[in-house]
Amino acid sequence: WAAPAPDMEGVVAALNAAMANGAPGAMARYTGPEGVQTRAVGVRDRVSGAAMDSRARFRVGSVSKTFSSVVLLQLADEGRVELDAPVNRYLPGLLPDERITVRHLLTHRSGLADYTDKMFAQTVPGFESVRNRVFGYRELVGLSLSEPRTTEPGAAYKYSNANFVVVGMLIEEITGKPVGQEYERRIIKPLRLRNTAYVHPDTRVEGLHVRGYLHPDEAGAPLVDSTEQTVSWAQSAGAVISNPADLNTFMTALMRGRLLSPRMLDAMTTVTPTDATNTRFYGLGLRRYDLSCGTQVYGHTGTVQGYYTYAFATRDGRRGLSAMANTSNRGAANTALGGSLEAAFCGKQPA
Ligand SMILES: C[C@@H](NC(=O)[C@@H](C)NC(=O)CCCC[C@H](NC(=O)C[NH3+])C(=O)[O-])C(=O)O
Repeated sequence: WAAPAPDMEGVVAALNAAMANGAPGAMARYTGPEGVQTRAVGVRDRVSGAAMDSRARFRVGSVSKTFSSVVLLQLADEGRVELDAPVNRYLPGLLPDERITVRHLLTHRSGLADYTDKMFAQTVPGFESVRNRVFGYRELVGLSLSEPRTTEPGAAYKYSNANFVVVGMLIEEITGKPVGQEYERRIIKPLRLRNTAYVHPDTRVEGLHVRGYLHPDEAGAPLVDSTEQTVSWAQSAGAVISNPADLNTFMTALMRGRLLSPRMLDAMTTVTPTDATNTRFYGLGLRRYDLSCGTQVYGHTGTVQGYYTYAFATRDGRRGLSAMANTSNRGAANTALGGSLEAAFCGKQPA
């Protein structure tokens, strides 16, 4: 079975739709048996007018969760952590419920509340109040525990950044090393991701990069340049910086089995539905989207102030797409950008 060629006109249409819905620019990079295709529209900097550039670096937000999951699953492969053990076995006394396991964190089924709901209830004031702050892991866990649990452990999927903050704590406790060093040693160096780094608490995006622009909640209010921030409110749940080529390399290498044992990769890609449409699923720190043409793609999305990201690959790792729009707090732009997945992986649809 030959995979359909990507519909790059359809990808460009998705990028333009993201712009029509409030993104200053957008870009996508497809990799497949026919080679690499990149497209970029609009600007990466509204002041200088510099054009969007598919080599440029940006904040990937929750795609960081897949980096964290890979490290923890490598530790499971090494026998240094058990997925069905209570988190408190490794972090005594951290959580008030011994029933919450490591696997519950990776599947967003722990019931730990997402403190960002309150933190960013008012988008710009919330962002301004944390953009230069440095949080300790335990401070963030404390914010989560100050709110009621959202489900009995294991009972339901409830997305929460707190889960991957605790995953970062587990990685540091088990390895004795900072999480950024583990990403470097276990993923970034082996895959030669030269434009990828875990950056915390430094607020800059170094090198050729995209500036991010946050839409305020007030209609018609001017965009806020949100490029510089510590991302300390997310850390191992959201502080990775990368570029399209590195995200393609990461997700395709992951699917080709270059980072985990076959057994562990199977566990990672074993999913449950996250919504009623039965086309969106979550495994262990990994999303699965079932596209209209029947193709299933695995990866993660990201939303951090000023940046929407999609980074997905087919299960055989032969095809990958990463896409980014440099805005956020504008759901229609995010949905529009997501249309690039259908165009890239399903190709030209019969009229
Ligand atoms: C959903 C996404 N999650 C992530 O990437 C994590 C790191 N980001 C968030 O939880 C959103 C934080 C608020 C963003 C802000 N929104 C507001 O402030 C809303 N009041 C914004 O849109 O920039 C994922 O897993 O795909």
